[in-house]
Amino acid sequence: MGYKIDYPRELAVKTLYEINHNKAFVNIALKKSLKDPKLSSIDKPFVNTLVYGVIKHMSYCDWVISNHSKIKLKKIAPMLLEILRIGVYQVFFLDKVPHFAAVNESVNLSKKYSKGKSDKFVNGVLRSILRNKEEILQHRFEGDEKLTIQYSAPIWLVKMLKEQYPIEVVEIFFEESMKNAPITARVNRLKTTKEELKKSLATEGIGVEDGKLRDYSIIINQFSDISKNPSYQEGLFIIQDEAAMMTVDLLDPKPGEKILDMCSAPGGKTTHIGEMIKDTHGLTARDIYDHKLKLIDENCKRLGLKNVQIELKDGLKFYPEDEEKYDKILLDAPCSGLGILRRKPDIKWNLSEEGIKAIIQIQKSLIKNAFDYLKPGGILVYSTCTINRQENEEVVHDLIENNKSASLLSLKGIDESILLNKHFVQTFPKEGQWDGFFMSKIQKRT
Ligand SMILES: C[S@@+](CC[C@H](N)C(=O)[O-])C[C@H]1O[C@@H](n2cnc3c(N)ncnc32)[C@H](O)[C@@H]1O
Repeated sequence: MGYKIDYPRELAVKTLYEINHNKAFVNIALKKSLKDPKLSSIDKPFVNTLVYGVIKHMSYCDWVISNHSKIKLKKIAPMLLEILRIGVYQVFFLDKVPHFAAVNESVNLSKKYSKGKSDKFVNGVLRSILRNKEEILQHRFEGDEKLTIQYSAPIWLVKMLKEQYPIEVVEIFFEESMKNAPITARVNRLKTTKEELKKSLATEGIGVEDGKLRDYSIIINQFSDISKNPSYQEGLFIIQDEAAMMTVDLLDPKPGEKILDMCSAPGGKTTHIGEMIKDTHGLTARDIYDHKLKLIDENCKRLGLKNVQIELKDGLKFYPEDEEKYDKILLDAPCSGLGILRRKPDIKWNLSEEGIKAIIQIQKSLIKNAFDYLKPGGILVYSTCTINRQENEEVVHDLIENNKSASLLSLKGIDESILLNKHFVQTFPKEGQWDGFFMSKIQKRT
């Protein structure tokens, strides 16, 4: 072999092949790749950037490739396509990678992973793209293409959201979803204060600024793994989006109440509830996956919560012993996750219209059971991290229409800019700020 393969890029291509060709989950495939002993810790962020970058900008990369390839995209061998994609991604989105390196490394990879003259093909396509880079960048996308190519959104998703929101809202949503999300953290007020935490983080060399939506949140200006830091290990904070934090404020849990967090892993909101009730008894956290219960347990332990009852229970099953048992219930339902595309861009490729229909049925069953578990006078907060109105308002309305004792509460004291109307909070992903979250509050009449 008269050429040397760059290992991080090779690993990125193999990971993308697993994801796009063998339908592996990004987080699982990437986690496995990043554990590769041959990968140095300095190179891990690069592999991460390449994999997530290609997934985020996949339609744009494919558009560029298809305009410079004599072979139709569908006819290009899957591994070769991933090799071309990482080449294009580096050329258009990574300022620090010299163009020659991006091209040469892709050509070398094609020599290793493909037969025949594929290295010449890759070289030809990428060099043609380089020659025309300025012209490509000048291209102005119009109409749906702006969303489906520039922002790499699936057409069915664009159509679905256009039926639900004005086009300007949909455009801003997809534009914002392409940006990087901030790392926000909730101060664990059981152990520290915001000012004390800021001092601890400063001594660890980490800069922070105050959160925008909650006065107990901070934005961390650090993009490497923070979980080894002493302040993290001591449980002084938990990484959590600010809109997610708001959900628990809406529930307003109090010591002495019986509280159920029905779909609770990994425990971001459970630990917030635990903190607000000062770790008194009465909080139960459930999830359907055993391995996820461990994450709740770990988070509780790290944050110093000793009294959360963690249970493996399926929210879709009705447990008669739980009927009218709880004062407050949080149903943070499994959902399409459209509000967190910045953090998990693969969501847009894994979702389908049929998949969303199935999720809606699950949400309707979960909310029905949750409501039955409320004491008369009890409060249910239904939340999701999506902006899909069918999973949000429609699920809530379905409950209200089928339950005479359910009443939708007006949300008071909330900034109007994040209210869809007086009954529903809907945040949209916002640069440097929160994710897309939906929240509503329902009471069981006495
Ligand atoms: C949006 S996440 C919850 C996030 C959590 N509230 C937090 O703040 O960390 C939804 C959770 O619902 C769980 N889930 C899905 N189907 C369920 C079911 N039938 N019963 C209980 N939990 C379920 C998933 O495993 C997932 O952990």
